[in-house]
Amino acid sequence: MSHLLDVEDLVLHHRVPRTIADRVARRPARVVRAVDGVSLHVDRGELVALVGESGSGKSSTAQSILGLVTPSHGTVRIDGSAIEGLGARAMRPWRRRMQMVLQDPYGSLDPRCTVASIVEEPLLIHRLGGSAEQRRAKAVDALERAGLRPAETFLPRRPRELSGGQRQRVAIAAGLVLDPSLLIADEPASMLDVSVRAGVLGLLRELCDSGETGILLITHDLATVAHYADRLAVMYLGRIVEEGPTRTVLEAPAHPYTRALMSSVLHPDPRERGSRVVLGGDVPDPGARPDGCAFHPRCPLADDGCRTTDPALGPVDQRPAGHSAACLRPLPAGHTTTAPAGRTTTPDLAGRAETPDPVLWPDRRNHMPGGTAGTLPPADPGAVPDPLPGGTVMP
Ligand SMILES: Nc1ncnc2c1ncn2[C@@H]1O[C@H](COP(=O)(O)OP(=O)(O)OP(=O)(O)O)[C@@H](O)[C@H]1O
Repeated sequence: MSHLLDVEDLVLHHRVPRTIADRVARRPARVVRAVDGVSLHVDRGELVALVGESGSGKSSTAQSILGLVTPSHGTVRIDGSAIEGLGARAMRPWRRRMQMVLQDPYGSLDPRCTVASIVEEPLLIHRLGGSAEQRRAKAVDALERAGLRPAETFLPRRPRELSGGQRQRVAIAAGLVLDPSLLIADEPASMLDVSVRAGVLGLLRELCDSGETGILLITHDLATVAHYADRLAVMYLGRIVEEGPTRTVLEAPAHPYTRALMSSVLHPDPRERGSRVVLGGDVPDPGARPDGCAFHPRCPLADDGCRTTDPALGPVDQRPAGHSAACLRPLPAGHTTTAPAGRTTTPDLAGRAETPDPVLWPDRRNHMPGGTAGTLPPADPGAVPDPLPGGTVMP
């Protein structure tokens, strides 16, 4: 059976126009490889998280899937039908089935409009919903599904009369009113308070659990996804470097980049914070991708092979199935390491000050067992783990 969303070898290259300085120096136009061969799938009832630092290509992937930009290469299928490169008219029915929820509940809602007109607008754009009464009934239903109850009390309000969480729920309701099969949520909770964030993410989880909707959740924040996503795809410099069931990836991350991302999450237990690996530097310029493994300039495990060989995504282990990583030396699934003593602090990968997340942390069902955070693997996967000293800084 075909997947709800099936993306195969998606590539999006931007050609950056030459500046006057480039012309004077006779430099050729630069090509930014924002998405560089991404394959992923989402099924109905499934929440898949695409995780990575700023600039890794997450939003470009989403825009290519939605047809907001034309990918340079690759296939995007919805329920088995290829939709990439369709013109605006041909794309229209597919747009209805794929809705996007954006990061900014303040900027994405027109402050002059009422909640009723915001949620009914997609029906008017797509010429759906029938009479005014029928449209109103659909808006009420969508608001209730988005957790705004009783919906009638929200209809006449304007965005400024709502809290941040309520605004994001209105944005979600405006997506739901068209009954989409696929929701792409780009950092839907990152601008919300911690307590409100859990509510919005819980709502997305409930929508998936209803079985009809699949969600691709885009985030830089691994802690956000730990309790909500069925599967994780970790993105670095335009490519997926690790993917698998959330629990498997978090319990036994195989790629050093995934381990560094996990390490950037502040652990609530101070005794378990010592082994954090600070990921130094920024994501390299996608216009100048390093040779070999693109992560090697920041990877403390890189050897000569990593500088010359570009590893493909491959199975980490036979058990459990579906866990892949693009590393020459992935750790086998089930590998655990112990945390060394020590303490260091670091901003998270979005550059903000680190803040414990009391809402997301207490339930650690899907999180790694204590002691794995930030511990890097031994060079030889078969050898006894030799954790790095606390506060190791990746170059
Ligand atoms: N229109 C464009 N022209 C040139 N480069 C672009 C364009 N759009 C994106 N890029 C570059 O592509 C890379 C990936 O950008 P993208 O916004 O997809 O990353 P991201 O992971 O979503 O980051 P963020 O979380 O900050 O949105 C970045 O280096 C960005 O500068």
